[in-house]
Amino acid sequence: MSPLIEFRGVGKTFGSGSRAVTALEGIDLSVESGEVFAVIGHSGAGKSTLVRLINALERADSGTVLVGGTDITGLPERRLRQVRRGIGMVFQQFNLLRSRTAFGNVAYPLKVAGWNPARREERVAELLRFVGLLDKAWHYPDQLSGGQQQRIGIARALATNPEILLADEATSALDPETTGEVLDLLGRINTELGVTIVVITHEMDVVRRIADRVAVLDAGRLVEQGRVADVFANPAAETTRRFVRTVLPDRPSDAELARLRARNPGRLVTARIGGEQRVGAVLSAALAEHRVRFEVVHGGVEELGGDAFGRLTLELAGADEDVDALIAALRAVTDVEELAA
Ligand SMILES: Nc1ncnc2c1ncn2[C@@H]1O[C@H](COP(=O)(O)OP(=O)(O)OP(=O)(O)O)[C@@H](O)[C@H]1O
Repeated sequence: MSPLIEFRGVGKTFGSGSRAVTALEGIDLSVESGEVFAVIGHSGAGKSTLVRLINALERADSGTVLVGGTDITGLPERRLRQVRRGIGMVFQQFNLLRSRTAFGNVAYPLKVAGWNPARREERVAELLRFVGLLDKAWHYPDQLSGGQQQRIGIARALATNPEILLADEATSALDPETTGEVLDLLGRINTELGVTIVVITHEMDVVRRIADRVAVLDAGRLVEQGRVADVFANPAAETTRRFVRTVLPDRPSDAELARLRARNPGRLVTARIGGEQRVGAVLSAALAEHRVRFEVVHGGVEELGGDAFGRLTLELAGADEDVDALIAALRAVTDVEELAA
């Protein structure tokens, strides 16, 4: 089956001459039908440009963008409108019409698409029920919380039954609890309605909570893409490693290490937990064999796609050769860093 969205060697430069800014360069990616695909990058990495290429609000300078197998790079405006009809969009600042009620906002795209009032009303009620805001139908945006406004924005984006939903920093203006609610809603849209979702974000926590696969953008280039669990277990690019560190327990910082040193006289090692290896099993076997005592002094694990990921820092106490043997046993299954004394 061909991908629902595909970029082949896509480049986009704004301006020309000495003012030229290369927003994207040599982008190859594919989004499969039915998945939640995240694009993560820092500010200015090119995320918004990438989204705008999917719904053809920008045109690529080089390469091709395919949506549903159709090359959209050279399509005339009339055909592009057709493609855009199959794509819903959710924005960071919700972009609701302030002069219309929740009902009016959700009904708007249906009106534009020529639905008659009776069908419109039925569809809006169905959507408001789906996002849990049927009781707020006659409220204006200013009478709704940020999370409620975003749920209305999502209902509006879904009104005409798009196959693809683009969410550009859809939770960046929300507090953590509301972010969770909106991500849960996006998850339901994917699993219950079968909508393919592309999430643009600068937060690795969003990727962790919702995405099947992730692409990492750095200064206009794709530096990594893969299944979220694989990328978390083995981030290849330095940018990705920094993103992963923002959500998974890491080795202690220098200040934390200084405090640990003051309290723990034994040798300190940090072991990576993640993927296939079973650190706990190796640890228990090695502890039985080598006379070493241990204490977990820092770090932790997080669950992701059914696996545990993180880093644990252990204080190991015993004869040097026993501790060395235990570290060697651990190194056979995972990355282990001994923290300098
Ligand atoms: N219309 C434009 N004209 C000129 N430069 C632009 C234009 N749009 C984007 N750029 C530049 O392209 C680069 C990528 O911008 P883009 O908005 O895609 O990044 P982003 O990752 O979405 O950043 P942010 O998270 O801050 O929105 C930036 O250097 C930006 O200044």
